[in-house]
Amino acid sequence: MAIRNVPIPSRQLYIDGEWREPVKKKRIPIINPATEEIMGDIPAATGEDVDIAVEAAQRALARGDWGSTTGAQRAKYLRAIAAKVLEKKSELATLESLDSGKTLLESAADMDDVAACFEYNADLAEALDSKRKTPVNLHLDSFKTYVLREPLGVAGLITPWNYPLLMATWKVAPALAAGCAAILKPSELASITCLELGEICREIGLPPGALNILTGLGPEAGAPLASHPHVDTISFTGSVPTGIKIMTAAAQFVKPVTLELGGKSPIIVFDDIDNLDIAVEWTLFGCFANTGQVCSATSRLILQESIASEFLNRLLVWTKNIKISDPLEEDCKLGPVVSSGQYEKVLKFISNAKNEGATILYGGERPQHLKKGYYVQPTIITDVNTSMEIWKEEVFGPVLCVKTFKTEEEAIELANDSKYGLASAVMSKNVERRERFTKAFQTGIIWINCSQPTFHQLPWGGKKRSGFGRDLGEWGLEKYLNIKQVTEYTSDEPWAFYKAPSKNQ
Ligand SMILES: NC(=O)c1ccc[n+]([C@@H]2O[C@H](COP(=O)([O-])OP(=O)(O)OC[C@H]3O[C@@H](n4cnc5c(N)ncnc54)[C@H](O)[C@@H]3O)[C@@H](O)[C@H]2O)c1
Ligand SMILES: NCCCC=O
Ligand code: NA
Repeated sequence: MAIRNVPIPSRQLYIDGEWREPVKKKRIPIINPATEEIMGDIPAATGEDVDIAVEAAQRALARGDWGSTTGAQRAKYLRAIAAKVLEKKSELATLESLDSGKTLLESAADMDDVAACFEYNADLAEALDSKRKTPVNLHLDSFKTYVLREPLGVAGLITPWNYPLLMATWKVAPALAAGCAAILKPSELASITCLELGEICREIGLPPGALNILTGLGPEAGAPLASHPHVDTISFTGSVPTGIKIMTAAAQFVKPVTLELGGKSPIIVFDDIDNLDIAVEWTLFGCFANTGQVCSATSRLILQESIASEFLNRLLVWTKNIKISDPLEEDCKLGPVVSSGQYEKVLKFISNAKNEGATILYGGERPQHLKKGYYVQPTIITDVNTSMEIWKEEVFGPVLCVKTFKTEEEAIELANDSKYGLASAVMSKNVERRERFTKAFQTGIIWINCSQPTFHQLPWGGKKRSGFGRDLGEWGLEKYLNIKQVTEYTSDEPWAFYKAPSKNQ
């Protein structure tokens, strides 16, 4: 399905329903991580453009064509966006792969997920109409009360590069469903498909200012959005250091934020599993899908000692079988990492692990057959201890570290031995044991006998340093709503708290 030489569209910022050159006229090169070549460029917004976009968003909220819409009317726009994404699926998937290095198979699946997520949020927007005004019965005759669910206002959405259009959709779709006006700031490392979302919004006639898309650098475009006094909420997905900066900036205005941050998630494999190969495949998918650049990657394998040697042997056989190539090649299962910076970072983690005394069981280097591009072999590291960097820190690359355990208690202690709390996986046939682990895991997502399947109906997010708040499901929409209580005194009787003045006073 790849259109190999799909032209890279040259776009401006998408503001107020049209393409606008950034005030400072700066642009950022787009680099193809598979070839290291510059393919085009994207506009670089600054604080001046943020101000213009915020004003456009405020106007959209004040105008009837967006600010007074019902959920059912907004659902029509969301469904139209979903249909356009599917119509352009092949082109969008190719652009996503060219920009981020993601395999075409995964980019195509992402586009299906993008469309389904817009459709799902259209359902939620429709359902919101019946929940917009909820009467609350106080069992008091003198009061009539109800609760309104209203759009929160202008939503700032700041997103990462690992699933460029999908991570943006997880925020754009519910923000629009709720009736907010949104400003999306995608990652400067992969923004092409997010700009194409702007073109889709233009084509389907989304009211101007309802969604604005500002590409640019984090400190230049993201920071002024987070600290803008008229942005009412920030929904952020990205790294912990940036999340801290965003929370600090938002705190100055007591602005609500949600943070979807990193992880170092465990996968525990027990010796009671029926089929070793099935568990091996989930272990590989859990850590090497999207070239390991997944916030929820289960990058710590915690393996029952009794099956460790046999399991690792099978893991090696499967790992050697992974096709590493240009992401547009048929059957490619591992592409390059996103950038030269990410490539250097991943290799440094591997060399640090070696220097700390760990063993590189497999991989650890550039694949021999690929001379250009930011490729790293899928890597398995053993002889790891819990004080090593490789055990504690998120690599965000195809690197799995392994530890063994003897008892259940030891396994859960190792699993929870992390500052992060995004996801955990357990592979076991024993139902009671699975329930014990579900309860004991200190994370927001639990996978049982699998790792990574993600559904837009279910809440997504973590605890500890993986952040707070949830994307997806009905929980992903709530954060874009203001809950307003209305209390009406309906009695003709005086309130009688103060002593009424006498007639001649
Ligand atoms: N929990 C999740 O759902 C989830 C999903 C995907 C990625 N992630 C995490 O994202 C990280 C990788 O993504 P990344 O490298 O793009 O993260 P990042 O923090 O470097 O960048 C994320 C976004 O923040 C912007 N940004 C950077 N500095 C900023 C600032 N000072 N103010 C405002 N915005 C700023 C960037 O331009 C980008 O758009 C990993 O840690 C990964 O675990 C988490
Ligand atoms: N499967 C989607 C995971 C998103 C986070 O990186
Ligand atoms: Na890129």
